[in-house]
Amino acid sequence: MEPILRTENLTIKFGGQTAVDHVDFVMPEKHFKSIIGPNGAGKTTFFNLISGELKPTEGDVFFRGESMANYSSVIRTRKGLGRSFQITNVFPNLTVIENVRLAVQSKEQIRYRLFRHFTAYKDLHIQAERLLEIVLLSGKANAFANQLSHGEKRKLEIAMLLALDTEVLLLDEPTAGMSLEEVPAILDVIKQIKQTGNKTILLIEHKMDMIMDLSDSIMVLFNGRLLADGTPTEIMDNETVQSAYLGGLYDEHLA
Ligand SMILES: Nc1ncnc2c1ncn2[C@@H]1O[C@H](COP(=O)(O)OP(=O)(O)OP(=O)(O)O)[C@@H](O)[C@H]1O
Repeated sequence: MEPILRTENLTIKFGGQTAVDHVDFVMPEKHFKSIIGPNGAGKTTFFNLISGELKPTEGDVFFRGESMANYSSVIRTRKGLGRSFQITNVFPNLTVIENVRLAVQSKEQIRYRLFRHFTAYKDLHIQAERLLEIVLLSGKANAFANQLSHGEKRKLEIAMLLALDTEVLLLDEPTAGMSLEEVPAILDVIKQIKQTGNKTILLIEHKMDMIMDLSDSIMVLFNGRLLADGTPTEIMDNETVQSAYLGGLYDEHLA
């Protein structure tokens, strides 16, 4: 069966540096895969190539067997490839619920455009409320986005991504810059999304305990190259991974 997402020879060069280097990767449907690798390994660049924010120097991305080469990031999102919002996409002077409602509306407009009418405001609001419940942010529905803590902003970004209702979710370090107390709430949110069982999730994270807890598989990038891809146990036992990267990190975060 055709995997939901795959890359073939995916490569990007910045000047003389190859940031993503001939990566062949396969993502089965409804699978949870984490991407790990040291700083500068090419993880975020790999995401940007999948989402269409960057164009590859060589190679291609296939979603449900279709080449994405000629599609912008907006069209890729409409097709079902969703990249987590960066906080720059959030309107700081609107409330949390208003931001999520706008994201729901952007999806509904696409869906209903053909019929020349939009779903009622109330429907959109109810959907936004439901999403805030999922990301454990209901208590902040009426706060302005610019008043949220860092962790709460990341939850808002996830709610806005979920609003787009894409089959694939690309989550780029959802716990980055978060205080230790904020991390378990995000972990709960991601677990809850996983438990719904209808999403394919790719996660970039540095927190190994979180990765081990969530992932069906882990892929390791090193100097832009795909070093290994396997179950969490296979990756932990992989000597190349250990010597290249994991030994120190694993000890530091889990021991
Ligand atoms: N737009 C760009 N122009 C030039 N070089 C870039 C650009 N984007 C990324 N790079 C370089 O490509 C390499 C991979 O960067 P990338 O951000 O993808 O790594 P990463 O694995 O996500 O790192 P981190 O864990 O620190 O976020 C780095 O050396 C980075 O400096």
